[in-house]
Amino acid sequence: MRLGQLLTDLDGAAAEQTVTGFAIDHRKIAPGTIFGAFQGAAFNGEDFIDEAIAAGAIAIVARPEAKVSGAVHIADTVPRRLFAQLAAKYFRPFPQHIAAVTGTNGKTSTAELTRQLWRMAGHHAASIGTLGITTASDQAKTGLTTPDIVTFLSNMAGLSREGVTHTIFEASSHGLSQYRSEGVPVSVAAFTNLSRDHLDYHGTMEDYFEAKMRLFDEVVDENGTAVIWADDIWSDKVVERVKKREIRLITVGEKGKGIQLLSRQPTQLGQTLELRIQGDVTKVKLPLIGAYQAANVLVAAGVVMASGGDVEDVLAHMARLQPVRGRLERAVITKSGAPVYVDYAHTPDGLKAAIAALRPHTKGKLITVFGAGGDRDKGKRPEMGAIAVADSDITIVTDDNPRSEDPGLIRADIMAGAPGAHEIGDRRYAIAFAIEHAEPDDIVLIAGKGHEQGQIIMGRVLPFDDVEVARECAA
Ligand SMILES: CC(=O)N[C@H]1[C@@H](OP(=O)(O)OP(=O)(O)OC[C@H]2O[C@@H](n3ccc(=O)[nH]c3=O)[C@H](O)[C@@H]2O)O[C@H](CO)[C@@H](O)[C@@H]1O[C@H](C)C(=O)N[C@@H](C)C(=O)N[C@H](CCC(=O)O)C(=O)O
Ligand SMILES: Nc1ncnc2c1ncn2[C@@H]1O[C@H](COP(=O)(O)OP(=O)(O)OP(=O)(O)O)[C@@H](O)[C@H]1O
Ligand SMILES: N[C@H](CCC[C@H](N)C(=O)O)C(=O)O
Ligand SMILES: [Mg+2]
Repeated sequence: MRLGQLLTDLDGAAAEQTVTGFAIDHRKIAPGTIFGAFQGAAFNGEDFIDEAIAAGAIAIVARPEAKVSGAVHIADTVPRRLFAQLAAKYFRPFPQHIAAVTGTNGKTSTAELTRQLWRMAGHHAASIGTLGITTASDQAKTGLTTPDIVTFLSNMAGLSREGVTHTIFEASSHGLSQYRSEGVPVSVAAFTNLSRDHLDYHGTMEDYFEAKMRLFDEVVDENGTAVIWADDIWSDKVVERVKKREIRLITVGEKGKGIQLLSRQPTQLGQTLELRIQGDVTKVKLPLIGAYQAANVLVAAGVVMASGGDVEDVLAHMARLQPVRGRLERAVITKSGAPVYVDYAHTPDGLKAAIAALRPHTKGKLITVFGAGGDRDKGKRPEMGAIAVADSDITIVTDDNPRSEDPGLIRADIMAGAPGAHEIGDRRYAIAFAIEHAEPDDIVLIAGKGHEQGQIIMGRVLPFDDVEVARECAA
């Protein structure tokens, strides 16, 4: 592709240059690259413009006030957005059906469940999110929930080349505010819920909400559909925004009009849902436990229906859904007979939901092991502590990715809200303690890390897998 094809007002020799790629990191530039120089949280990308040009960048997307000499300056007051739009012209084609899901909790689950439902309907489907890029046969890690824009677009195009027609991606609030997932046509946008998280980055709940709303205000197509979980305290506000844009709306949940949840009956290994869809009442046997998993399944079902899925098929396929890695995953049963569950709850609301999911299945005591991540919202720590001691019978506070912080201080922040909790910093010992103390009718919940494979301490990642450790401790 020539630069002149991307920038139609360009002429002369500059327009004839061949574009060989896009980069937002100056260390990834090869001759012919277009460099996006953005002001970030840790660096100012504009400081690397000269080095980028020396390495062969032919054009720089940056603010109008940035200094660019020796390459074309593509100036815009929102350079991240323009960069995404240009890169999208270079990387296309994209899968025909693209959906996005946002919310504090449930994005990964909803994305994965949607992918499974699409696949059961015979589509070549993929998901992009915290678990990486997942197709029926492959999984590749990206490191972030919403990858950077170049990774995002190049992978979307790669999936399309592989024959993938249906893709759903997780739109994190960071990703939305940094325009990391722009440029592809999004025909369905879903909302799960909103509760406290990431206030270190967004400041207030209102700002956090606004960041998420970009998905509905700007990202989803004008003729697209919004699928909204109706039972969250923020749901009505989301619906209001959607109505302002006059896009199609499907609400799901107890207050849902597209899929109405009439009742939910926990069974030993799952739950029975009574649903009203298009006037008809049906019962579905879901092989997953917990109200929160039912919620995510209904949002996923809404997404599939919005992308043309047949209602009867969707209902039949729900009964065949597989568990999502690290979300209420049963890791092992202790020698005394107590099941041990691993869950990714890392917010107050998530922890509440995970404990609530297990409570109906617990005849004896519910034993919760959890921590909170370093370099993340500190205010959520005592809130999580308070929920754990209020809703479980034994609480053990441990470490979860302290990152650059002192792990003892993070635990102290949690303990401040968790009177009576045990404090065991070493996560393996904490899990061993819980398993040792579990009696036959008890349930152990290990929360916070889910599918994660490591413990991040001072920039180092030490191998750690909750499921594996639980199995070792129970052996
Ligand atoms: C706060 C945050 O979101 N940071 C992410 C963001 O950084 P940023 O845009 O602020 O960039 P920066 O590091 O300050 O650098 C500015 C610019 O200079 C460039 N640069 C920088 C250094 C250099 O030597 N050369 C160079 O060109 C950078 O590529 C960047 O374009 O963009 C970077 C490139 O895409 C990400 O690596 C980085 O993720 C950091 C590591 C991170 O921890 N992010 C977490 C908080 C995150 O994004 N989490 C969300 C939410 C998860 C959830 O749903 O709960 C996620 O989507 O994963
Ligand atoms: N619908 C929901 N309502 C409340 N809590 C939920 C819901 N879905 C998931 N959770 C809780 O949040 C945890 C994380 O779920 P999931 O990975 O699906 O969310 P996510 O939004 O992708 O998280 P992240 O922001 O880290 O990517 C689950 O393990 C569970 O404890
Ligand atoms: N997407 C979330 C994941 C948190 C997982 C938890 N194990 C932690 O490290 O805090 C975040 O980056 O804040
Ligand atoms: Mg996720």
